[in-house]
Amino acid sequence: MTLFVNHLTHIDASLWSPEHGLTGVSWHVDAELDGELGPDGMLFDFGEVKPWIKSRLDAGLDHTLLVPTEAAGIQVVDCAEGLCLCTQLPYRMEVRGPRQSFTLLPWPEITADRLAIHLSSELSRRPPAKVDTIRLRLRDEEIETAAYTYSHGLKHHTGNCQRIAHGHRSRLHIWRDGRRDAALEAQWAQALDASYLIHDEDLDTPFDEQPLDELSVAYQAAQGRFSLKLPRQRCHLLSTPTTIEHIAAWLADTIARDTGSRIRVQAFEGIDKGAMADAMPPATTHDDA
Ligand SMILES: Nc1nc2c(c(=O)[nH]1)N=C([C@H](O)[C@H](O)COP(=O)(O)OP(=O)(O)OP(=O)(O)O)CN2
Repeated sequence: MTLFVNHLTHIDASLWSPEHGLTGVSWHVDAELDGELGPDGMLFDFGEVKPWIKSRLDAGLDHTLLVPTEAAGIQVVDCAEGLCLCTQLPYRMEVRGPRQSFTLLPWPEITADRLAIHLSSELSRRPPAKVDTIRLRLRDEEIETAAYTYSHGLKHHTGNCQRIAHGHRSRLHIWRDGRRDAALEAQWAQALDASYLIHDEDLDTPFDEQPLDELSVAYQAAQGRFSLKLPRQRCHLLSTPTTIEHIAAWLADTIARDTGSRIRVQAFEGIDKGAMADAMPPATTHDDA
């Protein structure tokens, strides 16, 4: 007998790719379980399947930086913070943090399909009673309109969002003067894609003392000390924590100012959640008119 659960949970993480650099992922997780029925006529109670699998994914790779250690230019060493990752291609990046904030995989690149096979094998090693095999499928949300990926860290978060490099793949909806504007959505999704969002308070030195081509952030969070350096051109700087509420407000204010229009932004954080913000263009004084 096979039991299936679609949309069992989501996985949100940052992914290092030797081709694209630091990107964000948000995957739907579907599960199939093979086994024998128990006397209650169930293979495994649905109410138990979800927490059984979700708890193991949440305690594992969810909200970590996924690192293909066999990719060119990758170096991972022990350090005072836990692990230090240095990359060379397609750009130099250094991330330091507790071991639990990294998922190291001895592969040249990490794909959803290969990760699904790996996770299925891991979960099938010690399956629940009556279950012989567990198969997972990881899949992107189908997004027909604009989408982008980003990474960030929320140092005050009590959970795994405090990790300096975790990410998401998100829809972006923008209304200009009350009408959806596909061109603005495409423009901003492209501007934000594969970026790292920084709260300027987390810069390890004042902005004007940072190197011209790189930004460096560092903070102490509940799980430990984190730091990250990457090219400035991959970063966007906010004057607030990079929660989705502040991201939505930052986008709405910026786009309203740039376009001179009334703007509404629906910014998603991964799959099916996020924040909405409205903004008006700055008032024009009489002599500007
Ligand atoms: N109000 C807000 N809450 C949270 C925010 C936020 O911006 N505003 N952000 C986070 C973290 O960024 C975190 O990465 C969100 O993680 P996610 O996995 O999407 O959320 P959950 O773990 O709660 O959802 P599951 O899909 O059930 O794993 C946290 N909170």
